[in-house]
Amino acid sequence: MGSSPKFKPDGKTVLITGGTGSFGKTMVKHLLSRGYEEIRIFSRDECKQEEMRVQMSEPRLKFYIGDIRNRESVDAAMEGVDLVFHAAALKQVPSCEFFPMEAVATNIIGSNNVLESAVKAKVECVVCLGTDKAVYPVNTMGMTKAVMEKVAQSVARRLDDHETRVCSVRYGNVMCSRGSVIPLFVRQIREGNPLTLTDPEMTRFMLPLRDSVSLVEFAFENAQQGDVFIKKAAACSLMTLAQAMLQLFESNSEIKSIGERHGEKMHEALASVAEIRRSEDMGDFLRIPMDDRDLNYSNFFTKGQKSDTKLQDYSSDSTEQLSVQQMKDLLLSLPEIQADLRQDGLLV
Ligand SMILES: O=c1ccn([C@@H]2O[C@H](COP(=O)(O)OP(=O)(O)O[C@H]3O[C@H](CO)[C@H](O)[C@H](O)[C@H]3O)[C@@H](O)[C@H]2O)c(=O)[nH]1
Repeated sequence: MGSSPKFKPDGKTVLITGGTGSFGKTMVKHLLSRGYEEIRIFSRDECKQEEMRVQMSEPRLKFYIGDIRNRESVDAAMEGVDLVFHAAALKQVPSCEFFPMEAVATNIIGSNNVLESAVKAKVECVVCLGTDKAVYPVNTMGMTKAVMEKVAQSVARRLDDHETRVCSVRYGNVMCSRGSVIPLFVRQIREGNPLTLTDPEMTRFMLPLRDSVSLVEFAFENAQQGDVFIKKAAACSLMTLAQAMLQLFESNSEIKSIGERHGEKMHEALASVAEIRRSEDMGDFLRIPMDDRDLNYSNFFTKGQKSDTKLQDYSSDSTEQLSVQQMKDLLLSLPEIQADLRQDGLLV
């Protein structure tokens, strides 16, 4: 399989499922600046679409109400599309624990709808957005996202290179995304309440929104059938994050331990050791090719597997750990935090 040609945006139509979220909005701005002809936002919530329509006021943006659980609504938005970024998902860990079948319906069956619809419409490339929680998954969100990757690869396996290219990306915690811990800490600091820490030793890969966009872009420009891409990333402990936030916002709020929530892990992994073994180092990114053997394992048996005992999982406690100062610098580089600090008179 040769590498794919670089994608030319002129005259191309992109569909973003779940397009009104943090990723969708950032991706849309980026795609507009790159000169795409049409960007379709597909999502369930008409209010969020209306907000985005007014805020962006951009004729190249088209809005489609629908639900990825409903194949017909996906098909209607897919006609004439060249590129799909599949971001629609149920992604809150605790809520997926309480409503696992809802996660199955959206993250697995809905993803399959998007993939099958894209193949039928002869889309050039589909990138499925995944998570580190899909590696050695312990919670429903991670498990259903892991199955989404498997579904994507099962579709990829039956396609030739000149048909729709199907790939996935995994990323860690997107900093400042809606409902995540950083905006929660900002609110707690502003209200003078203690910062609620689940476990100070817990670690997470911390990824600015801009990096999630560059990872997706790298994936569709470089993907071969069934690939999974990750971006190399640093991580930090929750205590480091909390201290960095308190220092940046010049706050004396206390730190209160609240214990792990349902389905949480102490540390996350972006790739397992088995995946690292067959991965390709592409600078800032790792490409993990799919296992493209068929079910006739005996044909492959004599080849065996090479093993390297020095390799290990790519995990949030074994990667580079950010210090409090490094975390402050990273936070300060985020437009969301800059806006918060400005609002609080801490940044001019
Ligand atoms: O009050 C809180 C809430 C969270 N945390 C901790 O902060 C870290 C981040 O928590 P988030 O809720 O921000 O994120 P999660 O790790 O639970 O999951 C998030 O990251 C995932 C990727 O790994 C997905 O993107 C998912 O949608 C998103 O919710 C976790 O270690 C969590 O234990 C606290 O310390 N206190």
